This record gives sequence, structure tokens and C-alpha cells, in this order.
Amino acid sequence: MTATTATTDDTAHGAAAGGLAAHRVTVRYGRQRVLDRVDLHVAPGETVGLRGPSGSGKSTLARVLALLHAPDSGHVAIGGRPVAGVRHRVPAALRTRVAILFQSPRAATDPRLSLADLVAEPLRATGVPRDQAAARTAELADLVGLTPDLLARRPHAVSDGQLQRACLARALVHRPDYLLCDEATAMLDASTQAHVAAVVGDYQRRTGAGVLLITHDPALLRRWATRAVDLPTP
Ligand SMILES: Nc1ncnc2c1ncn2[C@@H]1O[C@H](COP(=O)(O)OP(=O)(O)OP(=O)(O)O)[C@@H](O)[C@H]1O
Repeated sequence: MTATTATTDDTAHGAAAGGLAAHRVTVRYGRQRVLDRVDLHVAPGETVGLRGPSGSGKSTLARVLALLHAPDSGHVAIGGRPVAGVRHRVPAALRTRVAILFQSPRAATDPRLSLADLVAEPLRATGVPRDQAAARTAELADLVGLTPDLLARRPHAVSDGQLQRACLARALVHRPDYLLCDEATAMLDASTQAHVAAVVGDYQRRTGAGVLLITHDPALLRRWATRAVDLPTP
């Protein structure tokens, strides 16, 4: 595994050929500058580890790449195409190419929806007919190891690990080209962690998706990441 610093030019890894890229991204929260002209590139098929001390802006960068947060300057490019704006202002065909999985599934899910509806909701939001959405949900539930009984429950009636499996199914529902995992296995027990990692690894092998892996766990990085990028201390 090689290591570089995110503020160096990262285009050597094939940005010209496409991939998911942050170009000179700067983000401020009030007077605090969290990211300062950061470049980062994830090529199709590779797993890039993103490291850095707490508060260095890893989650912020992931949110920018997932088109959830507009940078103050700089931009994101998907497949070499610059993207303007955030989530719902971006055409569905483009925004669905990137998915994100967060550390805390409870903070990321609507407690009123059943797990089946949580998984299917991004499909419905893009106009996929109900029967097709149900078939895709069943296929993904099988992949992540959720039984029909669990799919019918709401978040309060399942464990964190079961809810994170539903979040993983939801993240894969549009067959994204890039998956951003922000400490996605940090709260899970060892066997759920291994299962989530295996599902993502298998998805990556089948589809050639690129993965950005944010973790404080050096063992996970060594096992999974092709290379690591460091964000400097804020
Ligand atoms: N919405 C927000 N409003 C104001 N400040 C924020 C916001 N989100 C994050 N920050 C601040 O920005 C800085 C970077 O936060 P971020 O969560 O991106 O770092 P991180 O590297 O992911 O940290 P950790 O490893 O602890 O998860 C922190 O100082 C944080 O307090």
C-alpha cells in the first residue's frame, strides 16, 4: 500500500481517464477552514484509504464527493465530468453514480420507514416502478443477509448491524460506480464487519467500482486499501 498526502496533485492515478475526483476543494465552516485546496482521486476498481487525525476533514471531504455538501471553491468530477451543485440539483443519472455509507446507521435513516422501504426509497425517488423496486430490494436483501422478517421491521426493532446491512443495500441499490465508506464498520461487531467488507469487496470485483475507505483502523486499511491518502493536521 502506497501513501500520499491529499494536498499533492493526485492526477497521477489516472484522473484523466475518469474516476471520482475532488479538484482543489476548499471547505469552510464559518471562519474555520477545514479543507484547503484538496485534490483526491479514486479510479474505477481501486480502494483508496483516507487517513488523517480527528477533525482533519475526512467526513467533510466524503460529503463533498457524495455531492451532499457544496465546497466553497474547487469542484467534484465524476468520470471526468465536473459536477455543479449538490444532490438534487444534479441529474439523477450522475448523482446515483456515487453512494455513501455512514458510521451511524440510525442517524442516516428515517425511523418511520420499514427496512424494505429504506432500501427501495432511492429507486422510487428516481421513478423505478414498484414491482421492479421490490425485486431489486429482495435481491439486495439476500446479498446483505437480511431476511424477509427483518425487512418488514422498522429501525427501532433491529440491531445496529442489521440496520447497517440495510444501509449497505440502500447504498448499492442504484449500482453506484463509487462507494464512499465513512467509518462504516466502526460500530459493528467483528462478524458483521467482515460480512459488510465481503459484500463491498465482492460488489467491487463484479462491477469494477471504486471505493473510498475512511477508517482509523490501520489493520482494515492494510487489508483493504490499494493505497492511502493522508489529510494533513488541521
Ligand atoms: N456542519 C458543521 N458545522 C460546523 N463545523 C463542522 C461541521 N461539520 C464538521 N465541522 C468541523 O469541521 C472539522 C472537520 O470535521 P470532519 O468531521 O470532516 O473531520 P474528520 O476528519 O472526519 O473527523 P473524525 O475523524 O473525528 O470523524 C471539525 O473541526 C468539525 O468540528
